[in-house]
Amino acid sequence: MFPERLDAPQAFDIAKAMLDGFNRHYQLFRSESARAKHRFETADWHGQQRAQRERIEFYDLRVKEAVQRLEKEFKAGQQSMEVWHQVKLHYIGLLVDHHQPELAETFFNTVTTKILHRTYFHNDFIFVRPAVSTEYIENSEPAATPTYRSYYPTRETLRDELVRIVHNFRLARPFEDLERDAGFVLEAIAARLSHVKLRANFQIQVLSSLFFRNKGAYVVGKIINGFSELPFALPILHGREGKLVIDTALFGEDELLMLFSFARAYFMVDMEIPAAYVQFLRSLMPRKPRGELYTALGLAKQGKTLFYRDFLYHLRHSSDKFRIAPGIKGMVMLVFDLPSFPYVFKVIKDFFPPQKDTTREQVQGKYLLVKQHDRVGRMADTLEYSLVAFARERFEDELLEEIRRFAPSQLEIGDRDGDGHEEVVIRHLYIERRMIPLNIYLQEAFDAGASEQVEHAVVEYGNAIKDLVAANIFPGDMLWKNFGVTRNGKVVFYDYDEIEYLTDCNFRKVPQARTEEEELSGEIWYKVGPRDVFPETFEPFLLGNPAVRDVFLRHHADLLDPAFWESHKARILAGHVHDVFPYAREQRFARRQQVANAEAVA
Ligand SMILES: Nc1ncnc2c1ncn2[C@@H]1O[C@H](COP(=O)(O)OP(=O)(O)OP(=O)(O)O)[C@@H](O)[C@H]1O
Repeated sequence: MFPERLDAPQAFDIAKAMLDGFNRHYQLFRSESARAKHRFETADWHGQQRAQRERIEFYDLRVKEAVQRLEKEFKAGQQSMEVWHQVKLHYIGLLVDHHQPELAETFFNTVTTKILHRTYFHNDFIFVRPAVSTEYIENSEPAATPTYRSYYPTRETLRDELVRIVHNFRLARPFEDLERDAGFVLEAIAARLSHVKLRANFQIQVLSSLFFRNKGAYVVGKIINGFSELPFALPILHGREGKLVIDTALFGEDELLMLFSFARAYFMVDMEIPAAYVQFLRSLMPRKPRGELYTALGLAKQGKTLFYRDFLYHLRHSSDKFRIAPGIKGMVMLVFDLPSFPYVFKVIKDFFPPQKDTTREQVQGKYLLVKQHDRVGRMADTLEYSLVAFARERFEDELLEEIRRFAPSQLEIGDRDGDGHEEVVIRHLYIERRMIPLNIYLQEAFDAGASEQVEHAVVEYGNAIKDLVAANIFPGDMLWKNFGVTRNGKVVFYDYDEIEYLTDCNFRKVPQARTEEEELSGEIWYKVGPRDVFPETFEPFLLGNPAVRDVFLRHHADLLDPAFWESHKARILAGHVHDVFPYAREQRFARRQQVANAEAVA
């Protein structure tokens, strides 16, 4: 029943305390993100990575504080449901002019669901649906920065305008030669605009804050001409002697999707109105779900909320059934999917075979490590959920049998809500993007006689491992089935239970046998420490197929040599932070210039 009067005084106080909790959270989140600029200017790469990692924890800390305050000051758990109903209505009122209402609603949900019983998790008490619109929010304070700026160049002034665009970010570090770099960008744009008539609305729109991640800062915007819009991003890096350079120009939806991939760390962006950033980004990448854009901006809880709303909506508008995921079954994870939905669901099994010497807690620890680590475009991000309810009739019997057998502690079937419909409740699961498992991809390529596809997959596989190595990750289990192929052909790792920091491992040569018995023994006769790795021994597991072996040895034979691994380990231990380019190296202006110079000399 809708209350005609908001007459419970404690309801307003609770709503206000909740919003104070959120405001404190966003203020801390925002200032940490804003400090990324200074860390970039001062080349504080370790600091940047630490901040990226630590910022992920902010949300849970603030939620904990808010719950404690509500319990202590208002005995929140003992309030009647009439009061809680009014709390939500007051909160909506407080959000009318708020600049992050959608995030504040999500914060309300997280706090409230920690206090109320789950039977009250519906729209009267929490924000199952958003209540306050995020459209057209503007910051009307006089000194406020707009979400994006518009520039109106002509063909003649384009280069100067490009310089001005970059200049306006006021980076406190000189460029090597900004005019020169603007010239490169101009060339790249000219290739797309030279035969096009410039229309009255020709303009460049640029988001007002830079996007920082690892050692890069990115200008993000779009070029508008007539009815066409061309998304672009300009990566700014530290070049020779620490002077800044524009490293390349990325254009179009696909190149931006690589930059904003689910397999990379989250950006640091100073935003007053995140919904406006998401709306702008969505115009650049219309196929990327809004939830993933929030996540890429570091607002992972909002990403999770939106993903779940999209998921429930999809379930209501589909009729297919959850099934065991195609591919080789995991020993640690039980994986299932819904054919019509591009994600997989992973449950940790209750017991593992002897070769998997691990525990549920350790597996969860590895997944958390990946979440906090720089995923360098090579490790899929996961969303973690507890107590997820599905309709029983949407599960294939075979899948339920599998869960009952391998993860009984995670399964509950019953009519929790008493609505006459049976539900399957999974206690804990991870959700991640579905890819084509690399073993299946390769098999399809063999079957079709597509040698180019085989070559591409094997080269990409080695590149993926090398990127992980550079990021201080030893994947542990490198079998083909533990990697997947994304929509744009990138190979990404997804099996985290044996992951280790590279710097914690010892890469050794297989010792020379001392006796004939040792040599002929099928057993491992030498002593092996828990973190000892013998790269030469990868060969028989990975390279049984001659076609694969041939490509692998041509491109990635170094992966079988302990010296390769040890040299990377030494570099990381010496404090080196690797460069990660979310684009092909050939696209770099410096690289193109080197090639051009070499050709000129020849
Ligand atoms: N993101 C994904 N997209 C598509 N299929 C996937 C995905 N993640 C896992 N799978 C499928 O599920 C299987 C098991 O997943 P995963 O490798 O994570 O489990 P595991 O128990 O850790 O494996 P292992 O036994 O190698 O340790 C994979 O081999 C693959 O077939």
